[in-house]
Amino acid sequence: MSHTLSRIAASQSTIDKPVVSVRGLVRNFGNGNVLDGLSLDLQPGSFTALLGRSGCGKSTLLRTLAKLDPAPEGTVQLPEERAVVFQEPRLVPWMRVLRNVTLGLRRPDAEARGLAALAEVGLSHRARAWPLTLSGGEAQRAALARALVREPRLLLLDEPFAALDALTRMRMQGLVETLWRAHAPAVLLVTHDVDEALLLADRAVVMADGKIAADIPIPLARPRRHGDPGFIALRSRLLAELGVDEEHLAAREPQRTESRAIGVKPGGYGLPAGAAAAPSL
Ligand SMILES: Nc1ncnc2c1ncn2[C@@H]1O[C@H](COP(=O)(O)OP(=O)(O)OP(=O)(O)O)[C@@H](O)[C@H]1O
Repeated sequence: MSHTLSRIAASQSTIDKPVVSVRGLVRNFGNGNVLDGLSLDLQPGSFTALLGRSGCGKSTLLRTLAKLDPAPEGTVQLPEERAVVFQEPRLVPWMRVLRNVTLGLRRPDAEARGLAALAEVGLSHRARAWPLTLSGGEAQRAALARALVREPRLLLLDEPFAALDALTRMRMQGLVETLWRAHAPAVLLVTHDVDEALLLADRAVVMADGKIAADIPIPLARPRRHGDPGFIALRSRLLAELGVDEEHLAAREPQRTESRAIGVKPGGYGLPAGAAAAPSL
């Protein structure tokens, strides 16, 4: 999208009624408020990345928006048509792929829709396969097809690429962007990867202290490139918002001169404590 078109889309979206509107969310698991008066609006068709330090409450917010958690304190307005994709594909192993995709879909054309969704994610040839015979990337594409077939107005993605190898992750990012452009749901993507946020989203929100601490528009033309000056400037800004020292990151991972992932998990950049940092590409 050109800068002009991005601006038109951005100004258009500000006058639309939000598809998601939450106000004053409070959630407590017995050890302080994880959500502490959080408010957030999402515009129809927008793509928002949700970032923040490990344990700051991103998944809790996402589960709340998916209505997978009990209703929290505060007000939540959501569309009926919602779908979630998690880090793990969560396919039912004793149902074939197509059946997984159409599960719970009560429409006479469910099978045709399921097949169309599988075609969109490039998985037509695996429609009759058992989930356990799929590769990690194929299983995640099946999970995307299962989300897509519901024609969601809100698509919630909780680190959907985190468990995939680097090449598959790049392909999946491209696929998600294509599907978003074709179907225009509002997308909320939880990610630990600043570059992923900048490649895909038109807005980044950063959570801290149970609230949205920063709300940063990403008015970059698409397709986006890591080396573009606007991309680099926004990366620095986002890393600063996340409290990540870019120089420290570059020194620690010299092979990753573009500091692709963010240091928000304890002990490593998106890695468990004690694990050695590894390049994501
Ligand atoms: N069901 C639960 N019971 C008790 N504590 C919980 C529960 N779910 C989340 N928490 C706690 O709430 C906090 C926020 O967790 P959440 O998973 O939302 O964080 P996150 O930002 O998604 O983390 P990460 O980036 O590491 O995935 C954490 O301290 C977590 O231990």
